[in-house]
Amino acid sequence: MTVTDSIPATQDPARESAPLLSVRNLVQEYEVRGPGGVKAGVVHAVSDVSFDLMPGETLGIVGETGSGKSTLARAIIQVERPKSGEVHFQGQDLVQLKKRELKKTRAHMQMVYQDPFGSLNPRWRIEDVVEEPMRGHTSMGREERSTRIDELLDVVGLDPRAYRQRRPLELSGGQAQRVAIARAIALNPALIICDEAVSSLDVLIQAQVLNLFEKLRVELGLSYVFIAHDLATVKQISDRVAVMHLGQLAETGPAEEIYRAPRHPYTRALLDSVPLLDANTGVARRPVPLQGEPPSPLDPPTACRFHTRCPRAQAVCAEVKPPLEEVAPGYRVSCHFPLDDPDRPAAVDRPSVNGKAGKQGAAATDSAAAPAD
Ligand SMILES: Nc1ncnc2c1ncn2[C@@H]1O[C@H](COP(=O)(O)OP(=O)(O)OP(=O)(O)O)[C@@H](O)[C@H]1O
Repeated sequence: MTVTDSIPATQDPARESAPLLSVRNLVQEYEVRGPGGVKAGVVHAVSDVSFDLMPGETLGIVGETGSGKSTLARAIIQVERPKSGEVHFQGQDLVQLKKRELKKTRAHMQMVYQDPFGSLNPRWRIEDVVEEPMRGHTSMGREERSTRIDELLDVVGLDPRAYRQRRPLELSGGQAQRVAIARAIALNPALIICDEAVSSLDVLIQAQVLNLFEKLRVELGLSYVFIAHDLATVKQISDRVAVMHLGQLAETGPAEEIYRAPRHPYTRALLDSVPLLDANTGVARRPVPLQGEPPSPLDPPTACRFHTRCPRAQAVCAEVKPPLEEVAPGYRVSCHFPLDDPDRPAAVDRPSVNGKAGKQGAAATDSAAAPAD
């Protein structure tokens, strides 16, 4: 079943090989004010983030709480204007667009949030919720909109006859998220940014909604930026993954490679901190908690922001910011001492997060002191 093209498709075949979304040097900071409105500091929420998203691709974004994932999403979609940087979407830099021009691009770029009830007006019927974007963005007549509501509910797996007249609070979490998704795809967007879109759902419902996202990707040619703190969820849905640490990208690459053999010590520690199945052995690993508290984004460590917690850190890590460098086709790492042998046997040379580096980290082995915190 497909959604009919009552609205012109947004993807131009000539652009198929160009990125749909190019984020360049994006920076977002928040001023924090103390008593009397005196400036107390600046939260460095997103610092110099760059990446591309290709048409039809799903990019997962993971990282600890407070690493800047939601801020990044808001800055991409421009619900909050970034401090600096560029967000090229379908050939336009959204940062440069005026409010009215931006409204038009919003039709092609939608967001799905964690709490579906928070994004659906409780007083409206489901049909009104789904219809609203069509009223604001198209010249579709009443009948056409009504047909489209049926199509959209159908495509997200809700029987229109049973759901059109209901109100959000009469729905389960999974049903409400399906309505939010129907609304998000109403204008045939090219991109959906999902911010913890399945995190509030039961595991079984999560799986169903993830399947729905995948179905829509195939049928509608959608691309996703899929933000979640849950590593297993991101692994399941993503083609590529970007790992965020304290407002910066630690590494980006194919999902399968990042989960099998991450190059950045932060990603390794993050993966080790949850009971995922070991990709090499198929056995569930015992989780090793990530050592130390994340540093404050009000005063992030100099250069590599992970160096205060990194088992491989050396003097240079506190002095020179490692560039996000391509170490393999499509794989970029921001680390002076990356884990550089992706086919290594995991048990032999994986550096531990609370002690010395393992065998293959020759450069780091001797000086890799346990972090102070
Ligand atoms: N409006 C704001 N004013 C001040 N600080 C903010 C604001 N929004 C976010 N922050 C701060 O920016 C940093 C990044 O927050 P953000 O919510 O983007 O992280 P996150 O990775 O999405 O976290 P989580 O997984 O918990 O949602 C945090 O330190 C947060 O406290």
